[in-house]
Amino acid sequence: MVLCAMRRQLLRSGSCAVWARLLLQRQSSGCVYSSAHGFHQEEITEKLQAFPGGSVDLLKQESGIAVLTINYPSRMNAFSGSMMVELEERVSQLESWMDGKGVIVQGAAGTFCSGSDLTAVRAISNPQDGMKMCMFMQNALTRLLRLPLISVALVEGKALGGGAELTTACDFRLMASGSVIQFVHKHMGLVPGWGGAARLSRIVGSQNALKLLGGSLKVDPEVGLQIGLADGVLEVPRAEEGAGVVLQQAENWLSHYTEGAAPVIQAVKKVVLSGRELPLYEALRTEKDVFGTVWGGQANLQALANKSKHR
Ligand SMILES: CCCC(=O)SCCNC(=O)CCNC(=O)[C@H](O)C(C)(C)COP(=O)(O)OP(=O)(O)OC[C@H]1O[C@@H](n2cnc3c(N)ncnc32)[C@H](O)[C@@H]1OP(=O)(O)O
Repeated sequence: MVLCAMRRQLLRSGSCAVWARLLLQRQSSGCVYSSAHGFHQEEITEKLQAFPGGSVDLLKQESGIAVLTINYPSRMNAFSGSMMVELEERVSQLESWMDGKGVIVQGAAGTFCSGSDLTAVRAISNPQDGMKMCMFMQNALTRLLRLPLISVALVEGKALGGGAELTTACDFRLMASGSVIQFVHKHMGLVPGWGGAARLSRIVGSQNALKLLGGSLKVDPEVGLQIGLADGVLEVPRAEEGAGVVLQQAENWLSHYTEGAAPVIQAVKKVVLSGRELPLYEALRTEKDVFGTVWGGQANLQALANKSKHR
């Protein structure tokens, strides 16, 4: 309502450019769908809660790296309805984490995620409920990708269907040896609906995306690296499997990018995000605004005082 009134006023005063900027800022910080699109958060939340099971667990660490765990091992970490709601809640908690720098998304018990829980899917297989679930998950995963944190999907075992889509809602994907990412949607008579196709096309290009979706191809770490879906492969010696060894490797990998002050790391993510999502003119102006938040800041003054050299 407020935005509509502002839009009318701005259009009357001929400030279309200002309106466009406001709209873009809103898009880059928030959700894709609102009540204007027939999306009512409370209504769908209540519906999803009717399909309980599993959990989505968040561990915020002093290092500034959080671990988000999709946890429903008896169903290969498929997303129940209540887990979709928990995912959205955990993203909200990460959005307000001032000291955060990075987040690793993993599955429990050595496998990533087998998509949506087919029990829940069967119960809401009518078009209306499907649309609501789709909008809910697109909002949650878009907000996950837009966090001012550097995010990594740590893929062990299988990432299938919606699980494969979840990997694309992170900045990076690390694949453990033996793991597979597979968009099995076609075999289910579906296409991605959690935003996975849109994001996949941007990550691997539309040719590769068409191959992965059209052929429901199994992407192993080698293929993942070749097409740019994987950013690294974690080789885990058999003797060292389990007991958090892979997670530790992922944290070491991510720490190369999260070393430094939280406001600076968050600023890095923000300028890259605006470069990725906004037209150049808008991205440049956003970059200027973000630059203003770190220029003369504590980390900047410290570096100047230290007379830093970059040999
Ligand atoms: C827009 C979103 C679109 C979607 O995500 S649609 C869903 C796409 N995902 C699927 O179709 C996955 C179907 N499951 C499978 O292919 C296999 O279960 C999978 C993951 C390869 C694992 O195979 P196995 O290692 O042989 O193990 P298994 O089949 O015995 O599974 C162990 C238990 O987990 C269950 N499970 C696995 N994926 C599930 C899912 N998505 N929803 C509900 N339950 C699921 C499976 O039914 C089995 O349970 P139970 O032991 O028979 O009670």
